Amino acid sequence: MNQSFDALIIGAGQAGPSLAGRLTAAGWKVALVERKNFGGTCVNTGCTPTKALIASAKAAHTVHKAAQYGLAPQAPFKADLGPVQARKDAIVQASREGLEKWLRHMPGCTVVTGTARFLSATTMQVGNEVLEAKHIFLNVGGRPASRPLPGIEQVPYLTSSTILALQELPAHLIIVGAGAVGLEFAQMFRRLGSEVTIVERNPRLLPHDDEDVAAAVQDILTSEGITLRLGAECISLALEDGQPVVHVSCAEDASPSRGSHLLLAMGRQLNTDDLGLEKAGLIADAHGYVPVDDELQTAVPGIWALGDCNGRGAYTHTAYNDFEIVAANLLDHDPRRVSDRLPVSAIYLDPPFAKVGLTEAEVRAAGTPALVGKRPMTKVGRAVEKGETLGFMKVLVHAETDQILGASIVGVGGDEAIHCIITAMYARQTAAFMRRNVFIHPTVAELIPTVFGELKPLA
Ligand SMILES: Cc1cc2nc3c(=O)[nH]c(=O)nc-3n(C[C@H](O)[C@H](O)[C@H](O)COP(=O)(O)OP(=O)(O)OC[C@H]3O[C@@H](n4cnc5c(N)ncnc54)[C@H](O)[C@@H]3O)c2cc1C
Ligand SMILES: NC(=O)c1ccc[n+]([C@@H]2O[C@H](COP(=O)([O-])OP(=O)(O)OC[C@H]3O[C@@H](n4cnc5c(N)ncnc54)[C@H](O)[C@@H]3O)[C@@H](O)[C@H]2O)c1
Repeated sequence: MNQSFDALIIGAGQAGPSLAGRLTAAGWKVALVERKNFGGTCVNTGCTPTKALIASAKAAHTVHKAAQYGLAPQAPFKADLGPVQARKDAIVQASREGLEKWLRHMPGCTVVTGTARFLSATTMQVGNEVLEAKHIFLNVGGRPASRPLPGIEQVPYLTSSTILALQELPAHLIIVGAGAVGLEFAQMFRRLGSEVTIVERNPRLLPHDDEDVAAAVQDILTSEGITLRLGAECISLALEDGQPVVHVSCAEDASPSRGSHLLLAMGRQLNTDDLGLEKAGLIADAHGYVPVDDELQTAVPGIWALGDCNGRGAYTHTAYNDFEIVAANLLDHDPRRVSDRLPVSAIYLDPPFAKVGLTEAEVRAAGTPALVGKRPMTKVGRAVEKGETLGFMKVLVHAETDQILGASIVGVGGDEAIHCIITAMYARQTAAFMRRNVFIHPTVAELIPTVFGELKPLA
């Protein structure tokens, strides 16, 4: 059956549903196609479930540390994973169902279930239906990547998606890959009671971030008894006595890591591989991204790509901002651009690592005359009171213009406190401006004006 619409939106992830809301409110006739779970990765297998599990892990950790707070020491325990997963599942389900209900009741929006594939630049097939529109918005996201590690076909392994269904706590979880996924699951499972080993091919953590950041994150992990095997070359997998084994070196004497469960956390594969892009005249790049311009239009007029699949961001906030950019340009005559966006992100360790703008290494590499301010969390009153003094905050400022170039906070509350710096940077404000802010005592953020008052030349 053929149906015509003003717009097809492929994927109910972090951009598609909101775009459907704006387009239908403007009178467009929209079809939104989703093949699996409403809310996509973030709601079902990404942000929401992991942050819910991290909250349980934090509670377990606080119980473990009772004696540090002057409370009766608690005997070591392992969490019962079933109820922990059930709590998480309830949060995910509420979010997914709320979104689906909203879309199904949205006037002007037809929800179609199935996988959409291009037949031409203006038509897509979903099952037996052919949907036609002059505007097509791809919001297809990605899935855990499977890498061709030697031995992978012999070893059962978990991904960031399948681990969310695990009902029994792993005795020893080995994680290959120390990106955001690997780090967040490592601390979460360690706190719930598993032994955890991370195997990473890079010689240090977070190679795109500053060395002091990587060292602080490493301290957080090792202080909780997580084993790190960095610089692991020639990673290969095997099954020995029914247990997964990760060989970390080609050298014969390097001892392998043996565990009860294996999580592969080595990045994402984009869902652009089964879209039939070529039928629309589109070509994905070598990573599977659909190239877009600053307004998120692809090389084919009438087709846009939003969210993870365009390679311009890998976060929920970037996917949502993609929706805002497309809606602003199409409906509001507001020329918003991807290049207006500041790079911001957080890794939800406890304490978290949050950042905005340039790293110190990037500032140095650019040869920008700069000032740096840095304060350890041991000198942040609120952190001391909370008994959470790992990490630091660091800000970078242009030495001539006084403009803020970037900031990193590894420390308690850093994921929230960073936002005053983000806002100041969007307002193109200066260190002098930051110094005049009076923040609430006692907070972590209250020391941010102080850090901007202690700037020194970047040696
Ligand atoms: C474990 C984990 C934790 C994360 N934590 C965070 C976090 O804390 N903060 C953060 O900002 N980001 C986080 N992310 C990243 C975040 O989840 C993604 O950046 C975000 O979900 C991308 O949104 P999207 O809309 O581009 O795609 P997705 O959310 O992946 O949605 C794409 C949708 O398209 C559907 N689809 C795909 N192909 C088709 C097709 N051909 N036809 C029909 N439907 C199709 C899919 O089923 C899916 O529902 C995390 C990711 C993971 C894996
Ligand atoms: N807090 C957050 O915002 C958050 C949390 C989790 C995930 N995410 C997003 O999800 C996506 C996926 O995260 P991820 O951690 O899986 O990917 P990643 O790309 O960040 O990290 C993958 C890690 O695996 C290693 N690796 C890759 N291939 C390998 C190989 N063949 N052998 C050995 N090691 C290998 C890499 O060196 C890297 O350290 C990212 O875009 C990330 O930003 C975000």
